[in-house]
Amino acid sequence: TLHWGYDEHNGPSHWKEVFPVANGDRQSPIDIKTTEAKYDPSLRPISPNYDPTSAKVILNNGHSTSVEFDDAENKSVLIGGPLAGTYRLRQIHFHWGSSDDAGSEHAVDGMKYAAEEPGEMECKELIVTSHGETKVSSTSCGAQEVLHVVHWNADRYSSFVEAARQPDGLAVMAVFLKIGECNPQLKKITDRLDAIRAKGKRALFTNFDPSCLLPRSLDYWTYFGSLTVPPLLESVVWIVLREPISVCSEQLAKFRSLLCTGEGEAACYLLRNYRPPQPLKGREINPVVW
Ligand SMILES: NS(=O)(=O)c1c(F)cccc1F
Ligand SMILES: [Zn+2]
Repeated sequence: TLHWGYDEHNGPSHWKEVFPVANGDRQSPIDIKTTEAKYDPSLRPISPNYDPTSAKVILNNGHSTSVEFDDAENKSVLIGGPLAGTYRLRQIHFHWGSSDDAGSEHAVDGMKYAAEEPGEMECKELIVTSHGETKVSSTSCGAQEVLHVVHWNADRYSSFVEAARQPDGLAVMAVFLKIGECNPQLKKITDRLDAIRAKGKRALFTNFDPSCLLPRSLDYWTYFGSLTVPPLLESVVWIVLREPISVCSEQLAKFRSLLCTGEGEAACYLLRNYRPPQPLKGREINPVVW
């Protein structure tokens, strides 16, 4: 049977063989076409409120590296924005590309935030004004990575696993990582990757507030989508932040040194772990700027 991954023989183009919802009507990621995004005045700011003692462990599950949080009570939550109710922080994780391709899963106006060094590639800086028009100015950019902050609807469901099967069960905040200065906050994570190189390894990781990885502006786009990894469940309210945070290439290289194989197996490096953009199928995307 297919053990899904990101290689030629088990990557995103094969996932539908085991998870038919891969061809569903609300799959993620998508390419956010900003000019078609429709401003919704009813949408409010998002409000992350995290307690650093919720952080428990950092692990390598063979597909990514994640920091897992204690979600037994409403200690670290996300409210506001498009969300009705309180969504509890479950984990954060990353997606990245190999050195020659982009790693951010969502794209903005076709920019996979390709891997070019800043300045080599025109990128559109998208300003969605408060009355909803989109202005475009060109900047250099280059994000090869994305951070996902995963929450579940604890008002309506009793566990992450149950919420992950519901259309409004999960809320994931996506933050683009752009090649540039080394990120001192991200260093707390990249410095621990040596301890969890093999699939299945985990290490204590506490006293960490993931807000330290968020950009200054919490302007975002929001739309209804899915997990971007199998089982690709269509249960995610996506909140894609417009402003990236920085990561330096040395930090990025540490993610690529993780193994998708367990200790004692022939080593294979987790060089990329992103799913390409999926069809929009008529969905509306709402920009939200403060
Ligand atoms: N990539 S994603 O954010 O869709 C995601 C995962 F990778 C894993 C678990 C939950 C989840 F939401
Ligand atoms: Zn993800």
